[in-house]
Amino acid sequence: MNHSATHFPAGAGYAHPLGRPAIEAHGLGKKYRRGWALRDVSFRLPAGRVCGLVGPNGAGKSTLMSLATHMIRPTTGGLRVFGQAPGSDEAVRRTAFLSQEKPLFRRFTVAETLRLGRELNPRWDQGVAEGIVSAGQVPLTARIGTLSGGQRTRVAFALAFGKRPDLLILDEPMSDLDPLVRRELTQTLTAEAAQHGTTVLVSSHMLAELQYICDYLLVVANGGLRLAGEVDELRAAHALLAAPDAGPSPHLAPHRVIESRGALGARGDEGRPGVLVRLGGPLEYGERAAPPTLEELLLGYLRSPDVPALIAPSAQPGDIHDILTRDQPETVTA
Ligand SMILES: Nc1ncnc2c1ncn2[C@@H]1O[C@H](COP(=O)(O)OP(=O)(O)OP(=O)(O)O)[C@@H](O)[C@H]1O
Repeated sequence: MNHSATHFPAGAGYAHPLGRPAIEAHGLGKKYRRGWALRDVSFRLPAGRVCGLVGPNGAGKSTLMSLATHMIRPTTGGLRVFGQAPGSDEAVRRTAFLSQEKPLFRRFTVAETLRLGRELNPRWDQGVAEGIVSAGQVPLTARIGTLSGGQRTRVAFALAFGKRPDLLILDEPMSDLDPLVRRELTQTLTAEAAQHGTTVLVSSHMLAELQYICDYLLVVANGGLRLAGEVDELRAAHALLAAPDAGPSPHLAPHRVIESRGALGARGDEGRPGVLVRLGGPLEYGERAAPPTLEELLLGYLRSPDVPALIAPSAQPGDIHDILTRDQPETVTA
């Protein structure tokens, strides 16, 4: 992790302490039979953020979410949810998880599904849950097994939001939704999060959409953390420089090149041409330099897996000794 040489412009950083983080991971690793899915991952996600979790297929995103929701146990290291172990009563009560499979009872009606949500969750908000279902004209009397994939996703959303969680974890929630429903549920997500201060961790491959939702970012690749921090602090730590006409340019010297992008569209995407750099010193934005969009930043890092990771100040975890001490089993005395 090479963040010490990176130039974070004044105002883009984030002073600790931030209060209790929603998620804090230290040396987190998960090894399956086939090998490591996640290795030595350490970060903090401050409470109240909407955080995009981005990475290629098989990068370890679902594994990280399953660890945070206690579906699986770590092989190394550990993590805390609002300072508690993921399986603890408090963490379970405060967290809602919408997995890719969206498991629902097929024989239950929509109304029965919501009733189950109400009975299992002390903070249940029936109005929010019913509002999400009725906005999609999904009949309360319909059985889950008769619904379309998108309608089932809507019911799963209603269950997750109705729980009124402090931490909402969504694993590629929008992938089977049409564009209009995606937009509607995205608005519901951001409005609910803003109103209640909910922390959201949402994995997605839809980079362009993420920039309208997220103010925080975790990027993983090959089981490792590549980029973490506030969207604004990460964007401010980079610049997209107009491509030099020929050969290496001295004005690149203090900076680290993430990628050089050719003419518009030449690589099959819509980003601007130029050289994406991580700033190694102050830079005047002018005609020849601009901050990258979130999408340009993400594409640059996804296409350049060998660039050292960048963990911005706000995403650096607290004292490792502190957490590991808390991870020790309690000593029981007779
Ligand atoms: N239960 C499992 N047993 C064995 N290997 C697994 C298991 N779950 C995940 N893996 C492996 O761990 C790695 C990370 O998988 P993971 O599902 O976390 O990736 P992901 O980033 O969510 O991918 P995608 O974007 O395709 O959903 C992959 O190589 C995957 O094959």
